[in-house]
Amino acid sequence: MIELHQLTKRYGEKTAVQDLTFQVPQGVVTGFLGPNGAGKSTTMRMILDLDRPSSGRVTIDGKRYGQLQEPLKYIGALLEAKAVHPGRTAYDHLLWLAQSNRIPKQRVDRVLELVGLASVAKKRARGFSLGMGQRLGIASALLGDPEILMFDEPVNGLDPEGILWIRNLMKGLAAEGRTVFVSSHLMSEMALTADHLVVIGRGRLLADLSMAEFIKQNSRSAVRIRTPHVEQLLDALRGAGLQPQSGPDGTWEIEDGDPAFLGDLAARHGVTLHELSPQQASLEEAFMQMTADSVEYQTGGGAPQPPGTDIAWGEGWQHRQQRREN
Ligand SMILES: Nc1ncnc2c1ncn2[C@@H]1O[C@H](COP(=O)(O)OP(=O)(O)OP(=O)(O)O)[C@@H](O)[C@H]1O
Repeated sequence: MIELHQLTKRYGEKTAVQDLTFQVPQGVVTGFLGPNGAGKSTTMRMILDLDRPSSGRVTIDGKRYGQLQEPLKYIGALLEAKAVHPGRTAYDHLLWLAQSNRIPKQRVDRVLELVGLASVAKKRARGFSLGMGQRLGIASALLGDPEILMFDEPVNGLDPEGILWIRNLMKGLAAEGRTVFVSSHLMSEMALTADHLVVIGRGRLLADLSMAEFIKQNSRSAVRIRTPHVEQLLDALRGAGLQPQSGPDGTWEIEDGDPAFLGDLAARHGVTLHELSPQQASLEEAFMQMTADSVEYQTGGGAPQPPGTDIAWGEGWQHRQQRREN
């Protein structure tokens, strides 16, 4: 198990991780979610002793990473896919890692097979595609057959086949009883893989809960109705004990409503409907709301606006232009 206790990391004035306390449970995939710059990679680096905490502590099975003998047998990690010497073959890279942790040579062939790289084992890493590099990184993580696996944004830049492969791999590893800790900035991705969620924003813990609980708390459903006979509709709805809320674009919404019941109710009151549609708030929306105050680089609100509108793209160029004209 990975345990973090009041873990904090400061880089000069910048606090990248602040007072993080949580545990990563065994036997499930835990999604480590946060917008860009939230502190996910910094936290993962501290777990692996690649960065020293400013305060607090993090332990793996009760020990600091540095205290683990042959650490690859406890924890395997994919942090940067291309952290391989470009002149080395996949086989040699893994063999070198195996020897440093007294892992038997046969395990190199086994993991190359597991990740589908056996046929390119003797190729130099410089010729590898992003997907192959990612698979080699995963082979390194699996090399010591560790109980704990950690992946930093493993699906970034992969094609759909590669993404599906990684998803299934993570689920399979957790099903074997391992601890799988995976970071992402996409809720939609985590919804498909994670059983548990740890959400951070600006280095702070925002949520630590099961995926099922997150879905229950955040998947609001409603039925949207549009009608030319608004007053009659509202009377009918209120008469049935419902509380319609005004929705976008002249529509009305009934939280947790049943479309069949609402359609029948409207028909009984002779109300014509132009729309009767179930609405489901996406988990991505819920995640964006949760982290809205923590986004490090925010656009000036919504979609990019063309130059000349009120959104401040940076006004320096206008001042410089004016100075030139005067
Ligand atoms: N070596 C460093 N020196 C100074 N600041 C750093 C350093 N490493 C990270 N930071 C800052 O700490 C914050 C957290 O960065 P980190 O890379 O951990 O975030 P992240 O959640 O992994 O983001 P992303 O999804 O963009 O990779 C950011 O503001 C980043 O600029």
